[in-house]
Amino acid sequence: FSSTTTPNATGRSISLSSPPSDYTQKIDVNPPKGTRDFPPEDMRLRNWLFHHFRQVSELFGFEEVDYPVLESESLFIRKAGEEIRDQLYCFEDKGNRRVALRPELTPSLARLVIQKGKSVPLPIKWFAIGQCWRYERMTRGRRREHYQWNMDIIGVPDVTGEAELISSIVTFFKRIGITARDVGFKISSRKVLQEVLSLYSVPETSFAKACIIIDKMGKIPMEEIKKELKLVELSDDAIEDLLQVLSMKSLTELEEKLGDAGEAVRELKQLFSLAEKFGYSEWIQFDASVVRGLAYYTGIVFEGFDREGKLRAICGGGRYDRLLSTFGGDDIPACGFGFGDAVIIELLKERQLLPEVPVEVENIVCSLDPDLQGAAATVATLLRGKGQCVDLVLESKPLKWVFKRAARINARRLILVGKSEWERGMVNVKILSTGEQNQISLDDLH
Ligand SMILES: CC(=O)Nc1cnc2ccccc2c1
Repeated sequence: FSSTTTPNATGRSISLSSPPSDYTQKIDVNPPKGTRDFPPEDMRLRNWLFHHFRQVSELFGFEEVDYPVLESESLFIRKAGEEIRDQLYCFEDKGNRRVALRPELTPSLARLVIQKGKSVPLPIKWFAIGQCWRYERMTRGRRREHYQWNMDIIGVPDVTGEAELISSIVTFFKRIGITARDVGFKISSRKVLQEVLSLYSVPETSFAKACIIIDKMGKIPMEEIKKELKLVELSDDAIEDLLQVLSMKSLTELEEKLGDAGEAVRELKQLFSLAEKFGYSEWIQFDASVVRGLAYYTGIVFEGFDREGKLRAICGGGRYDRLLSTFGGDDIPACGFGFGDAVIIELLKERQLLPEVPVEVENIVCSLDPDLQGAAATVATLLRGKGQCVDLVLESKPLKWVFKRAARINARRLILVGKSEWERGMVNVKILSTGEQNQISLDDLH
């Protein structure tokens, strides 16, 4: 088809041509509902965040792992009434298999640990940064995907595991300028709930369901909470006792209620003592109302919160000693946390701590003369061979255009290949910040 080109308002030449014959309809250029694109400026911020996730994980001696974003649906089918279950992004594939986009990473970790079996010595310390999915009615306009940083320790039964994990998150916060005045951790244990319910004859299966219901405290009315607890066979007395314990904010109070013989109080005391040794006591507080919304937690649970109380939980985690055995694996203790990529960015915005992550290219190389396009390529390759970043101008553009691009990409130097200099084996080098200009021989260019 014939085409003519005319510069339009943006100065960009467009081809005025009849659309190709297979032109059907203009596609929707937005990503699917609830998902995001990462154009360069957003991708730089994401890379900055993930760089800190990775640096802290390596500082703590954790190894990076990953799993397919697509898993068998059965990995996530739990009958405890979790929100993550209602919102499973699942479907039947063309092989009639029930599959799901992972809503979290921990089940995949459990699957891989079992798969590896005895070939991987304990303790396992793995971390992952993976995209997780949920399918919820867009009525709530919430995102359907986010990236989660996970760190997990498999094979350590003591609360030293949880203490180490909390230390890694504190380390992360400090690295990005968040202090104990901005953020804290609410810490409790599901063994508190277990020890209260053990005073009443409550079926074993009610425990996980009761945790999921209690996690909704503050999100739905108390009447609804009590009603749902009755539905999972908790007596009125058990419910009253439970709600009284859940309002406790001090270990002393809890000890008065449960005594100091139980695991719950002992483990929490040990964790607070370890926090002292790690140097993050000012970051943590006991809060019996924390249970977290995942069914598989069995012991210590914790969540990072913003002290201004404006944002949802920043991160959360805990001990899940039964998950591997429920998947048919050995009875191996485990603990871990998940840290989403959304709330932390909101927090950094709130605290004016968002980093400036500029695009940076050392050199922009160009020739104003079409015959020297090859020479410019030679110069670019020479510099790149020395580890220098080069934005090579790929068409002969007016100098004004080159300066504009150089400014946009923050180039430090403009290398201009001119005819007369090139014949003498020289190029023009301009330091863009100072305007200083020199002719340099190729051999001296570095
Ligand atoms: C604040 C936010 O984006 N939350 C979020 C977004 N997407 C998810 C996807 C799966 C599971 C949890 C998710 C949580």
